[in-house]
Amino acid sequence: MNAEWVPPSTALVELHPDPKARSKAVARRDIPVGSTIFSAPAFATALLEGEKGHRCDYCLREQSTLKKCSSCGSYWYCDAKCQNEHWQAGHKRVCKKINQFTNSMAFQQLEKHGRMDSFLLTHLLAHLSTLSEPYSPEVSTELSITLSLLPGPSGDCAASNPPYCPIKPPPPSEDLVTDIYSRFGNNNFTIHSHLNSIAHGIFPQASRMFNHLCTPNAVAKYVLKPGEVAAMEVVSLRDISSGEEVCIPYIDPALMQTRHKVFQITYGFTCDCPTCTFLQKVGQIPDPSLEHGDLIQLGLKLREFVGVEHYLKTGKLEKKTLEELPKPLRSVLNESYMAELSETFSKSSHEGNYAKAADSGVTLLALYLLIGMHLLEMAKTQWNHSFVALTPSGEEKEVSKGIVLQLLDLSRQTLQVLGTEGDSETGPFKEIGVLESLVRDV
Ligand SMILES: C[S@@+](CC[C@H](N)C(=O)[O-])C[C@H]1O[C@@H](n2cnc3c(N)ncnc32)[C@H](O)[C@@H]1O
Repeated sequence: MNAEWVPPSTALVELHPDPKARSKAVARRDIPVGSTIFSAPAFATALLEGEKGHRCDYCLREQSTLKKCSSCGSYWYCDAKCQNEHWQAGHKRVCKKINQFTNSMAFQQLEKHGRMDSFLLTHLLAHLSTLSEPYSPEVSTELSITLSLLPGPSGDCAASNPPYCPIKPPPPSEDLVTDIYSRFGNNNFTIHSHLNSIAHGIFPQASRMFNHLCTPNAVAKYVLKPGEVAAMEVVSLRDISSGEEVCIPYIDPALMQTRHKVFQITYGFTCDCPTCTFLQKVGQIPDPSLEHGDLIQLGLKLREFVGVEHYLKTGKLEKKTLEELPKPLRSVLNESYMAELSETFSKSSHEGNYAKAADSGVTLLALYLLIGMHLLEMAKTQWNHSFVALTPSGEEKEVSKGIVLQLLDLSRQTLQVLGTEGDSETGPFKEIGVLESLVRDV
């Protein structure tokens, strides 16, 4: 075991002891916004069920035509290179058994999340089983860091083993499987591309280093390249001072009521950031009245409190804390309110009711700004909203044109901090540019 692992001396962070989280990653020097603090390839990945057949099982890139593994018919590749790499990296151990495994009662009875874990574990064990011992220094390091990670709280993955595709030879010892799996729930990452979740991945060094903060100063992004395993980069979201802890977000900030439970059940800690402390103090968050007129009024008051219209015109925002939120507005923090707003936003844009969609989009942005929604979701909403706002006609056009350009600019500013992500050739930057020129020509 390697509980004493230290990041390489070239790394921008070092590990310091932490009374609550065992250790924490601390900046070795001042780190400017947009810097890559950490970068590493995945130790193992598994595509989400819905992405199977749309993305390469090796490099995770989206492709319009993919080659199916002719033997199992359950894995897809960009080309012979990706297929060969995946074969060598472990697919040769599971190819003949995967279909029987996924049809087995044990696998079928798993919930969606369990099935993902099961694939991820299968891929990791298959990879290890292709390597001869002693492992290379890189693999030994990754494996020993994995086994040194903090186990999740009992009741999470720690309590049981998921089934995994039987891999021979050599069969991994049950202890190894139990040890690894007990660290799954609180240490694995969701890989995203172009702002959408596409896969799960194991990145042991990142897991060992970065703690959670609800208002993080860094975030993980993923780089997908042809013929290569997906890589994670941790990027600074603002200037970080030497000696400051570098933290990333583990949860969706939209979880206003359930976050406390998620931290406890999945990660085994209590967050004492100002937002969580405030939410704990408030206790029960009132349900919003779902009556149409009341919802409109609540939305207007929220927008005024946040100053979202001013933000859309100028890009400037006077940051408000949750403590400042007037009591009668507290129901905006109820998760059902955000769900209702998001539903109205997407339903009315699908149905072509663009005025309603644009209006609920502004209220949704106000809520995101208030709760400190992570940049990716903000950018995505600004981006979707810009499509919606492009569509009104008549006298609304001039107003919405200005707002669309502002939304696109905000979206770009947000994304620029992160740089390109996921499949690199296309992506939001190019689309923003195309949309901007379209809007200017309207
Ligand atoms: C991915 S690990 C982070 C690295 C960890 N500090 C270590 O020493 O290995 C996740 C675990 O770290 C701890 N942790 C992370 N963020 C925390 C926080 N804000 N407060 C308390 N514990 C935290 C929890 O035990 C959590 O399950």
